[in-house]
Amino acid sequence: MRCRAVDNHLKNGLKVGIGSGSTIVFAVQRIAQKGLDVICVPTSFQSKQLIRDNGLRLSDLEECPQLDVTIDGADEVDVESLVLIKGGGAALTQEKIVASASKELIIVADYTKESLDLGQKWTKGLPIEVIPMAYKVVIDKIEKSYKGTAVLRMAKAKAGPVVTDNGNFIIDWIFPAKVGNEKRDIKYWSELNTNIKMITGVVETGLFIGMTSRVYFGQNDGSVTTFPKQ
Ligand SMILES: O=C[C@H](O)[C@H](O)[C@H](O)COP(=O)(O)O
Repeated sequence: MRCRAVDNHLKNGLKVGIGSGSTIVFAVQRIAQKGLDVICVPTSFQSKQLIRDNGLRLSDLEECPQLDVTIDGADEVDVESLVLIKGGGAALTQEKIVASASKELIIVADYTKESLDLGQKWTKGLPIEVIPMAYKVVIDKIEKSYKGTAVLRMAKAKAGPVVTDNGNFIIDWIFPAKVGNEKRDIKYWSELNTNIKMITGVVETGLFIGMTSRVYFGQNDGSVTTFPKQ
């Protein structure tokens, strides 16, 4: 599906945002394999190295503040609203900035990320980047106002918390499951996103709303499904 996404949306001369994570690696390899002459803007340290390692042209948002397309992965995709959860790799803020500078955001993911109700597939919580000194204040406010459980993400091969490429911390908020027939549409996620972002100390949330043009899901049998349906 990474090949399909690259083949369908990228061509010579485009300015391309390059996402972060494990899935995007295959898309970047496809760009290199095809010898596409594109200018690449990274979304993380990992993404920058990926661009370099594949011999692609590296740029930044200062040089290229307007991008044609960004290609990225996701942790969960609501296929009705095309709202995404991202930030499992703590790269959400730069990813969202780069996506916001792009005309199109193309998502590549495997079938395990396909969802009809966010939080069902990605159960580790909504990633929220915060200024370090504010983390406890933000956790308390989120839990008090919106319930659920919010925790500071701890590093695996380092003592203490995960530190983002921006020098901040990540809170993972396991938000409450929806009640009955409650409709969690784009309006619901937009309002929630705005409210969380208004908490002082919050830098960005992993909710990507109204940004995605197309999602490619790789299925178990090797086939690819896309949303919105063509
Ligand atoms: O912070 C990380 C990014 O949002 C990734 O794009 C997301 O976690 C998906 O990563 P992967 O392709 O490794 O599942």
